Amino acid sequence: MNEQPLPDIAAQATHHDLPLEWVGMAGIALPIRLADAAVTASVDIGVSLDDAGARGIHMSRLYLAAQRLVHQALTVPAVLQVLDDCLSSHQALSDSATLTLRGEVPLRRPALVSPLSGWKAYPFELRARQDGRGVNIELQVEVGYSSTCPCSAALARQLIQQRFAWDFPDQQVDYSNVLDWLGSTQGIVATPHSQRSTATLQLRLAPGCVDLPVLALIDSAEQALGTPVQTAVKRADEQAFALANGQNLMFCEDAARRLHRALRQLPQTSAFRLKVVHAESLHAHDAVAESRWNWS
Ligand SMILES: Nc1nc2c(ncn2[C@@H]2O[C@H](COP(=O)(O)OP(=O)(O)OP(=O)(O)O)[C@@H](O)[C@H]2O)c(=O)[nH]1
Repeated sequence: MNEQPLPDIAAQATHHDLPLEWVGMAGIALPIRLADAAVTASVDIGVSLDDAGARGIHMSRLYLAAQRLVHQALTVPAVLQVLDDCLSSHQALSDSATLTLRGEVPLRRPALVSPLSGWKAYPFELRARQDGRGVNIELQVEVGYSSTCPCSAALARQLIQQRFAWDFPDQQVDYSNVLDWLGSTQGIVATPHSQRSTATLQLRLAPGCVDLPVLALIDSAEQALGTPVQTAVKRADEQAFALANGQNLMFCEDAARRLHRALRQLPQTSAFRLKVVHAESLHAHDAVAESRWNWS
């Protein structure tokens, strides 16, 4: 160990005399627990540098503050403690602190019919800020789902009707002939297009919220949509998925409205905004809808 005092550049004064909005570290790898799962989060942590004459902040103090979260369940009190550590270790230097964690939370999801299950990774982001006005914590998750176009479905049904009229010109039709016809690609001549879609849901947590409502948010979104993407799939599951899609035809506007209604029911949120993206298979661009409640 060096016996001499170590130069401390951060403690020097600067002639720039300019405060900085945010100074910190981005992309710290941190093993945490979220929704009962082990997650390696990527963490950004920082403070404002309000002392315009101070050369620098103390990166190591922020790094150590974030270490509190290692292997711990990510909760609101834990996040608040980190922000508090950042500010108390930067007294006279900083008035605000922010903490952002992003990663993917793995959740086991059951198949629709068969006894199988599998894992799905849901991207999440938690953004927390403490300043003179108080604390603000936002939780964002992404949910993947399938959307079948209602217009395309109606157009396909019309083609099927026309084909039926052509193939069965008589008013009197034979039951078994029609049954066979319904099971053939000659009869069901057209299918609607569907697409893998993504909902990005951003909640502002209500005061008093302790646990992060990751599971509640994902469950309520998937229930509202009715067609979340699946993990393990046997043919029986695929058939159930086809039925779910047929009974949940949706434009991006429909998906956004369903999600808006579902999020309004979540007691853990005081505001939200959401965005759905349907990566259309009809054309090479996306169909997108956004909605918000109480969000400023
Ligand atoms: N402020 C600042 N520090 C940096 C930067 N890049 C690297 N560091 C280093 O981060 C390390 C930790 O800084 P401090 O937290 O001030 O370390 P310290 O002085 O040993 O710790 P304290 O005694 O708690 O202040 C130092 O070695 C800095 O040189 C930068 O861009 N800004």
